[in-house]
Amino acid sequence: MKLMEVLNEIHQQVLPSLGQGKVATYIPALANVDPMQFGMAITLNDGQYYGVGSYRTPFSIQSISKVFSYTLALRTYQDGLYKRVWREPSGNPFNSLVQLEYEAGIPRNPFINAGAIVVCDSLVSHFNDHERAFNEILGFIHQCSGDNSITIDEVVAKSEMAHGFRNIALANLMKSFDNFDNDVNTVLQTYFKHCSIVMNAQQLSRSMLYLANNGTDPISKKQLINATQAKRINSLMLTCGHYDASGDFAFRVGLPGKSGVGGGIVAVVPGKMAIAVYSPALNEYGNSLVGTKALELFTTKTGLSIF
Ligand SMILES: NC(=O)CC[C@H](N)C(=O)O
Repeated sequence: MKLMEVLNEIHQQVLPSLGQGKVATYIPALANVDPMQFGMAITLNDGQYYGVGSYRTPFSIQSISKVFSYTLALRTYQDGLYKRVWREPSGNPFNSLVQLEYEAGIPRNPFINAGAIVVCDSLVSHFNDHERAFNEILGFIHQCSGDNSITIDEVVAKSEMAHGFRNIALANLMKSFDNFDNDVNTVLQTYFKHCSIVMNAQQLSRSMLYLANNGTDPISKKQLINATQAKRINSLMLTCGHYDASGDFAFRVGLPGKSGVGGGIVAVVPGKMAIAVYSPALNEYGNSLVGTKALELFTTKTGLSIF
């Protein structure tokens, strides 16, 4: 079946489910997004892409940014990073505090908030400055996407900063366990800013091709990370990319994937393509409800799951 036909079929099949789920409201700037939107894009290794629905509508990438910051930190610190952020599924919500208390301030993985905040702390240390750390993450996204126009939504960044009570608590808890080098508020600025980056589904699918190709972007031919690092990031996306619904996502979709509370999900088909879905209404775990359905339909129709 042709990919464009697959996308059109998926679009038709998910329409009745639009309206289920709820947009994130704990970040007030995200609360006014239209929940009825749906877009999906696929980019192949040669750069050819297919899109349906709102695939060119920009949205807040939120936790999807954690894939990029983790890639940069892994490249910088290699195995040294595992002392500070582990690689196990947490089985807890993305902003949970409890596990961090009884596991001595070492977050389970880099895709829950605590883990991504530690990753940002490590980048602030490496680049000696929080603005520079953010600019390096953004610059890395420009490289992965081949698109230098990508930037942040300042309104969302400010809204996150003003309502980031849990993230502030997570950072302080880690600081109390000595798993934090820099000033908490400074690091959180880098964290909130990278969550507030805006992309559309087509740009996002394009930017994940390095993970489908052992760490080398197949279009620019640049090696961004090595094959082992790419394997590890994909494995973590499969086991931890959807927080306490990671098992359910792997069960239903069967691809490495990462979600964000802005309603985006990216998924990687090793060796072939990357896919991004956008639909802002979330399920109870904070993952796009219709986005997950759409990806489940995709692997069911094409047989392109990794299993
Ligand atoms: N799951 C998410 O996308 C959460 C990211 C969001 N910026 C937060 O810190 O809460």
